Amino acid sequence: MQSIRRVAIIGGNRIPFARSNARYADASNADLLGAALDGLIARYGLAGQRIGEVVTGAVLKHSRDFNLTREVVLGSRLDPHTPAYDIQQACGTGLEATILVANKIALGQLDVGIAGGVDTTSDAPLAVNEEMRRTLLKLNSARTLGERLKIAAKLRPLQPFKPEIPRNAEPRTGLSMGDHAARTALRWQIDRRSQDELALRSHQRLAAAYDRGFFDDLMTPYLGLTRDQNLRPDSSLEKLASLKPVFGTRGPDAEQATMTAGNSSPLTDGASTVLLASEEWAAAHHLPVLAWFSWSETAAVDFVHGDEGLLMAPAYAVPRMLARAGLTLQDFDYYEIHEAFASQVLATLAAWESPEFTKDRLGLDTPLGAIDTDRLNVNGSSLAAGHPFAATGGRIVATLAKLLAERGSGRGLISICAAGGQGVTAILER
Ligand SMILES: CC(=O)CC(=O)SCCNC(=O)CCNC(=O)[C@H](O)C(C)(C)COP(=O)(O)OP(=O)(O)OC[C@H]1O[C@@H](n2cnc3c(N)ncnc32)[C@H](O)[C@@H]1OP(=O)(O)O
Repeated sequence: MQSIRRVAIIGGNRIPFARSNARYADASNADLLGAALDGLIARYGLAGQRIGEVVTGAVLKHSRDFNLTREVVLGSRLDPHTPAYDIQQACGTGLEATILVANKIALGQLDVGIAGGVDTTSDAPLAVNEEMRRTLLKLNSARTLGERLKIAAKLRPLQPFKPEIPRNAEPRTGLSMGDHAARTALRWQIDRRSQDELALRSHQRLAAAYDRGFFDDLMTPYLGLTRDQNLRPDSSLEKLASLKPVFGTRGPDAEQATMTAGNSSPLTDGASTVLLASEEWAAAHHLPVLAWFSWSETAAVDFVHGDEGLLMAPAYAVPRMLARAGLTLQDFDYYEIHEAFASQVLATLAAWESPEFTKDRLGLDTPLGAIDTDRLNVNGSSLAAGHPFAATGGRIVATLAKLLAERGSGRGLISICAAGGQGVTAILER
């Protein structure tokens, strides 16, 4: 049996994230991912090199992009003998890709790999509806004009031309991510002011990180953007408090709705990549290591039949990971909790502090306890940067690895909630 090797995070590269239907409106997933990858290749001198594997994904993908990652690699300056493929784990995609590459490096199956993710809600795939789709497939295999006319004659007037537009909703409940999160916010009594404060902090911290040049070696400008387009350093608690709730606004609890455009992550376009390698590969290429990838854990909740919140799976994954690693929730210098919604971050923290939740749901005697929020999302997170679904994991991994490198030593926790009631979590160390 081979022995487990340490997995180094060498660095990352992303493009600035753009608001949906704005600066990147005419770019495709391949364009955005290609730009992020090109920047990584240039920064780390990877042109012409055969990389062990490149693994990325997109939540919203055209059917023509059946292996988007491979297409992007073929269009890049990497050696075309580099294997590449897509994975998909909703908003956990970028982190899941990182875990996959890291595990292969740890097992000695790869020496170097690239993980990442991309999404654009501006270029979302539009499908023809089921009636039209089946008819077109039948027409394609029809042998004679007569057969074709017979098939076409069965189409009902106009109905077949209605397209199917992807919705940001759970297929089994029909509810949007935001409406699900609004239910969780009510269940945990997450108040509006705490959500707005968290959102404001996210913008202020991201702006400060840009100002001190933190992202200079983590980002390549793209299509004229040099900073995330959603960033609003001039936002204020007063302005945030004035915004109307947009989720949980129907039904008997509508009066208690607290989630607004200000404390919810926006629809976003963007891409990110991360370079991982064995210690030996990094040394041979004279590349310093930012941090080590040490643990990961996924979890899923039953939000369909049970009463668990759709985005609460990280509340289960993290305690399991801590138990495996022999750590407590307080053993971290940084916490990177993806801000899908401010209320979702606060509900997760509340669950870890709740004696009932820890006993009834986690089967633990003592709550995980509170964290020092000065260590939480210290350079801002998705509320300010935006959230191009599959690209968020790569943004977070690269940010945390660099934070640990700047600190010189320490440990960071990553927690990402994902659609489908899933959660992807990891630990980085230095
Ligand atoms: C998918 C997974 O697997 C897991 C997950 O991560 S779940 C999360 C997935 N993501 C989502 O569900 C996306 C949710 N977000 C949305 O659907 C939309 O962004 C939204 C409905 C919340 C808002 O959309 P919108 O109305 O187009 O927003 P937008 O026009 O930018 O903002 C509305 C107003 O708020 C203001 N605003 C927004 N953020 C602000 C801030 N931080 N400070 C001050 N004002 C702000 C805007 O200026 C605007 O004001 P005006 O009307 O005066 O111009």
